[in-house]
Amino acid sequence: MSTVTTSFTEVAASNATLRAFLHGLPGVDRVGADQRAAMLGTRSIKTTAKARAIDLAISMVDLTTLEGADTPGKVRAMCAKAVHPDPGDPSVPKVAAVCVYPDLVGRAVEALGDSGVRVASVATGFPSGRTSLEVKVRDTELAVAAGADEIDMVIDRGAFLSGDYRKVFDEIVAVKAACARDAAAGKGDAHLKVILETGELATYDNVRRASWLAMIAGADFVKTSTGKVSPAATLPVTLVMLEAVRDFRDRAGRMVGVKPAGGIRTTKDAVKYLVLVNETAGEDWLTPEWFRLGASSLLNDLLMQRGKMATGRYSGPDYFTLD
Ligand SMILES: O=C[C@H](O)COP(=O)(O)O
Repeated sequence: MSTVTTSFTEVAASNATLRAFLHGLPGVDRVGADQRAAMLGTRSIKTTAKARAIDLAISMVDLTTLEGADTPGKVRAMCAKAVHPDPGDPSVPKVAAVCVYPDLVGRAVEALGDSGVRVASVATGFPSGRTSLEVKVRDTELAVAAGADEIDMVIDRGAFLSGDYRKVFDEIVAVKAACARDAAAGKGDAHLKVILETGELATYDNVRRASWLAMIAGADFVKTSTGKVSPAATLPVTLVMLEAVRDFRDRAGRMVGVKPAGGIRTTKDAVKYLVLVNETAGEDWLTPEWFRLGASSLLNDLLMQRGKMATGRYSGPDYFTLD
């Protein structure tokens, strides 16, 4: 691992310097990225490796509910499932985090107690981000005050696509500052995941630029999607982001995590992402600290495949509680 620390102060000095830097990054070979992702997606893994991969994938899930109809009861049930995904089998690992709207953070914190499952909250006018910076910062502060461990913010895609990189940068810096927590709270600052909403960024070059912009501004994680826009997470887009975090570590000496989210529903898909991580960024990223799978309904499929590997048969569809 490189320990070279590069200051990005000059890069972030103005919109012009940010633009020069971001447009100076090597372009992404779209055909090459698609082919490499497709090739890695067809790689088969041995049965023993698959059993380990399923447990690893479970431990990386950000178990998500982001519906207008979410209730405290639904969040409580999801938290119980996050801690004990299969109450009949204590060997199943807990998930990494639950992800909820800001008004439900307190309920999740209460339900999870000291289980070690983290509470993530979307903020900053999720999912569109079309609100003032003041509102975005306050949204974040309230979620952090309620006990959120992680904030999943959206970038201003309109500003990004019109070339106003400095606006996007300043918003990320401001939201990161709002993630700071008073030392008296007894836990550290909330980690910041920056959602690029890659389905709206049009090109892989933009995905690479947005990843670097977020990392330079202080993102702890870069995340593909809100789950509200199609396409959401894809393998090639995640490949581009994994290359970005790998190259950023080489240049800045700091690791940034990656979270594909939206539309990941099967064990087969989850395993493809793990292969991609291993082959692109490397095994340092193969932990819940540095890689997450944001999903509302993936966990049940992982549990069903896990059960099938252990017993040779699938449990009935009503065996697991609904995600
Ligand atoms: O961040 C996670 C997504 O909102 C969940 O999307 P999904 O419902 O397609 O799994």
